[in-house]
Amino acid sequence: MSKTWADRLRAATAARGRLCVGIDPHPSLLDAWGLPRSADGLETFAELCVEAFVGEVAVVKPQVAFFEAYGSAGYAVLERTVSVLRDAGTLVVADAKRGDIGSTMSAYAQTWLGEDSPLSSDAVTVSPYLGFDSLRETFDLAARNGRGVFVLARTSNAEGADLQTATASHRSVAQSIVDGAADIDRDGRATAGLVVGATRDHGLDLSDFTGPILAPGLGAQGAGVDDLAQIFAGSRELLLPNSSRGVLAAGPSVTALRDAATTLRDEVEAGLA
Ligand SMILES: O=C(O)c1cc(=O)[nH]c(=O)n1[C@@H]1O[C@H](COP(=O)(O)O)[C@@H](O)[C@H]1O
Repeated sequence: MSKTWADRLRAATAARGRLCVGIDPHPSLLDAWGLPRSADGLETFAELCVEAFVGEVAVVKPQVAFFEAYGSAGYAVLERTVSVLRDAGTLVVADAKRGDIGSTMSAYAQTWLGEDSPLSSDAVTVSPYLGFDSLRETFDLAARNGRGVFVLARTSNAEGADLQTATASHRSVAQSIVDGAADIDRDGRATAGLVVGATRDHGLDLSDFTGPILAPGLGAQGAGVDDLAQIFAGSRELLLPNSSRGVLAAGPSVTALRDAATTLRDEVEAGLA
């Protein structure tokens, strides 16, 4: 039987910290790195990131949007990036934010979490907007394959508030996602993770939730390392604070990228100690 996602995440973060670095090849970053806005530029960008981050951080999150912007050539770069990272022992969260009716979600699940898919990753981000239960088969496949699923609960952007804090069945929409994920994780496998932005107090009751939390917003979106311990008090063990542009701004030098990632990684660990 394959190891659970909880086992793999605990081992990786114990060795290389909890920071999750994003590979977000924004067109403006390609410009800043002196690379063309093309699939070739994308490939060089991703290769420099891989060289800088492998062995230094536990988790890397490629933002699929910036790869698919280049069509099939972009997807080919993403496939290579994911497999090189995973072969090197770095956990990959594919930031694909998929969400659909259950039968279609199964196809997305096979794409991102299936053993034989060219895009097979360790975890994927999903949107629960079609109902938490539409993700059921995605959780099942993830559990079978020792992978994880990060469900958007309370996102880092201000625009999410109206929808996510709206009340439905006597609790906020975001809290209903937390409660649904907590139910799935009672088996200890940590299959269902949450996305909770680090940019503000989330207002959620996380006391019943034991799975991993992806917390984007460090750096470019204004969240600071010093606030993590307070915002996520009680949920620190599998907390994965994320920064993309905040680290990538140090490129294209591999040494500078690595220094930016390891410095932030160490700050995160100190802040969460
Ligand atoms: O799922 C995500 O990763 C995500 C959720 C969220 O609430 N906010 C958020 O910023 N993200 C992603 O996290 C990354 C943040 O990038 P930076 O703002 O450059 O650090 C982007 O790829 C976003 O798409």
